[in-house]
Amino acid sequence: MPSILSADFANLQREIERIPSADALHVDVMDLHFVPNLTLGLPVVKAIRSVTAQMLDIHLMISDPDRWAPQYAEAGAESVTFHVEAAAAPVRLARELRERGARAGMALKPATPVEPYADLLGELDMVLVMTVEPGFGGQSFLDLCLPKIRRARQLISESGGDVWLQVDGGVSVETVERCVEAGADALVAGSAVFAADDPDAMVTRLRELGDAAARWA
Ligand SMILES: O=C(CO)[C@@H](O)[C@H](O)COP(=O)(O)O
Repeated sequence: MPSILSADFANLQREIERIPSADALHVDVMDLHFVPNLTLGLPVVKAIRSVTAQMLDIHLMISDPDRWAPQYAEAGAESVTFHVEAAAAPVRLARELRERGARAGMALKPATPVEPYADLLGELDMVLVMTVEPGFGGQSFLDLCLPKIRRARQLISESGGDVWLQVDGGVSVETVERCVEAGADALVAGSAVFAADDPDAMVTRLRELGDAAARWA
């Protein structure tokens, strides 16, 4: 007789397998402190790691990432993103993540500018520009973040580094082209995919729209 927890993870594994076109599983960790919502934490991420070989892209919406983020890297996440607004020592933290074998990502809330962090780009593998206030899926895309995506792309190009530029929040068939035209090369889509009749086909559609926009950008 399986426990409820193991039954849930069997379900999760099926959900992951249902969307084979996705390049990574983006996991939102929320602590009811940095954001007004609570999702899951390290034990669940370890359990997710145990049921899938897919790239785990962990987005930490938590206070004190300096303390917790390295443990997500140790748990086997390929990418760990912390919010710079919450990090006490972002350079040290990015180095710790890389030392543990994870890509180091730095996230910016909609009102956080990217310019003050330009000198950190050499320490990073990804910048995440949030296009909704972090905390909930299903919100409307904030157009006002587009100039920041453009500016982040410009700073990344000037830095000469291989830094991914991820956009997260309200990404859909209506907004994906604007994100890519502004310079995004990694896209997170939640409700657009999970509310679709065919989630895997939606991932393919979003990728096609993004690829076409990148060709014209
Ligand atoms: O981190 C967040 C929200 O805090 C995002 O990952 C959203 O959860 C994505 O969901 P949609 O905006 O695509 O529904």
